[in-house]
Amino acid sequence: MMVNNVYEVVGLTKVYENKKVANEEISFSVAQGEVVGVLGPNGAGKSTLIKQMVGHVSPTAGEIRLFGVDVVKRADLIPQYVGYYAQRPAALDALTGYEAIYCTGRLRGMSRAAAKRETDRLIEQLDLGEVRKREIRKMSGGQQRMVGFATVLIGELPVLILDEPTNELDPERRRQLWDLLAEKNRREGTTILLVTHNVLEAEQVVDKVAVIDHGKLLAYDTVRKLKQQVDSRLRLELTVQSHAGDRLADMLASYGTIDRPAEQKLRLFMEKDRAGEALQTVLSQAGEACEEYRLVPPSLEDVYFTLGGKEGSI
Ligand SMILES: Nc1ncnc2c1ncn2[C@@H]1O[C@H](COP(=O)(O)OP(=O)(O)OP(=O)(O)O)[C@@H](O)[C@H]1O
Repeated sequence: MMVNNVYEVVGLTKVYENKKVANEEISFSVAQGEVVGVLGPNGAGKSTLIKQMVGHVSPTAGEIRLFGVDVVKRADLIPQYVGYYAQRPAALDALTGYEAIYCTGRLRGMSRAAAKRETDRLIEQLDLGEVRKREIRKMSGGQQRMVGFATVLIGELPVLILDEPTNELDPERRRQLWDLLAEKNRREGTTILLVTHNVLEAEQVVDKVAVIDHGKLLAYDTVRKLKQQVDSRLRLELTVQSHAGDRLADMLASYGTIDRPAEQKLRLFMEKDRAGEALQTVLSQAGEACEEYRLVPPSLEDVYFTLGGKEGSI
């Protein structure tokens, strides 16, 4: 085994009791100090994967090694090394913001003084002064999630695993969270694995990306390498009047792949040499139905669409 691998996942398969195959033969490893983003559509099997990696769900088949230790057999060892931020954070409802963070630090073996110092620092850094003395059950969803995030950060664990940490957060809070994760990785060499739907934001922070769909790992590579796959492409983004969405989608379908993220949004993903023609079509035929348009270079999000559309291609 390579000594610098934090996690090694081999042939991981999870079939739930209802026969749902949520993960199928997933294999990958995460090296020390890497930040890995897990991307995929709803129901792809992302949470199932990380719940097995933190010992909350037991695999049907396959192996998971953490620092070389088989944690399928020794799931009890995982919390010593891994801070886990669940989609629905554990209920510490009756504790105040301060108590939740401080107590987690103490549980992770910090001295009273160190836990206090670190709790104060996190409250300051995450702007949680307002909820320091408020019980968690009386906080807003976003505040609860930020306190949950602080409980994951305290104690300097070598590995963090986060399931959609930016859910429910406003743009400023999301920025704060991404910055903090990047800083933690840089300063402490923390290894981070996170599930996210905010592909564009994640792109700034993650080194590698695992793309999952229908329980399978479609791609696992660096952001740079994955983006090379869409280098020859461009994306045309349109804001359209709702009633015209279908008509415009039909009109543009022959130029490339259409995605309709919202009723008024259309995205056309195409080869660069088709872009001029596609734009011309919009300008000459869409009229007032197209309120806004822009051409943008491909991002990680486009990689994800391309791969998602071609299951089993990798
Ligand atoms: N406890 C369970 N019992 C049966 N099926 C389950 C269970 N948990 C999840 N599933 C199913 O397994 C599949 C994968 O679910 P999972 O939560 O891992 O997806 P996900 O990629 O995290 O989705 P999302 O982005 O919506 O959170 C889904 O079809 C889901 O309905």
